[in-house]
Amino acid sequence: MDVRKLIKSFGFAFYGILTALQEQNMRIHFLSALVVIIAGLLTGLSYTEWLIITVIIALVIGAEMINTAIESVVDLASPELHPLAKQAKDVAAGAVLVFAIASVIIGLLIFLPKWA
Ligand SMILES: Nc1ncnc2c1ncn2[C@@H]1O[C@H](COP(=O)(O)OP(=O)(O)OP(=O)(O)O)[C@@H](O)[C@H]1O
Repeated sequence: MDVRKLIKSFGFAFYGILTALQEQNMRIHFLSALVVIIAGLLTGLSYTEWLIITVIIALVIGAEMINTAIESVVDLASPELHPLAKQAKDVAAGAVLVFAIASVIIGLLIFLPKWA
C-alpha cells in the first residue's frame, strides 16, 4: 500500500470539500446542518435519532457536492446552451432537492413530537 499516495488523495478530497464550500448552496446546507446539530444537542436525541440525522446530513451535503461536480463537468463539456446540458444540471439539482425534502420531513418527524 502506497501511504503517501493515500495521504495525497485525502488531501485532494479535503480540498474538494473546501472548493464546494465556495458555493452558496453548500454553505446553506452546512449552516442548516449546524443548526440541526445544535437543536439536537439542546433537545436531546436518542442514539438512533443521531444516526438518522448524521446519515441524512451526509446525504444532503454529499448530493450537493456531486451536483456541483456535475455542473463543473457540464460547463466544461458544453459551455454553449444544449438541451442535454440543461437536463444533466436540472436532474442533478433535482436529486439534491429530493434529499433536502427528505431531510426536512425527517427533521419534523424527530423534533416536532419532542417540542409539542
Ligand atoms: N449549457 C447549458 N445548456 C442549457 N441550459 C443550461 C446550461 N447551463 C445551465 N443551464 C440551465 O440554467 C440553469 C442555471 O444554470 P447555472 O449553471 O447558471 O446555475 P445552477 O445550475 O443553478 O448552479 P449554481 O449553483 O452554480 O447557481 C440550469 O439549471 C439549467 O437549467
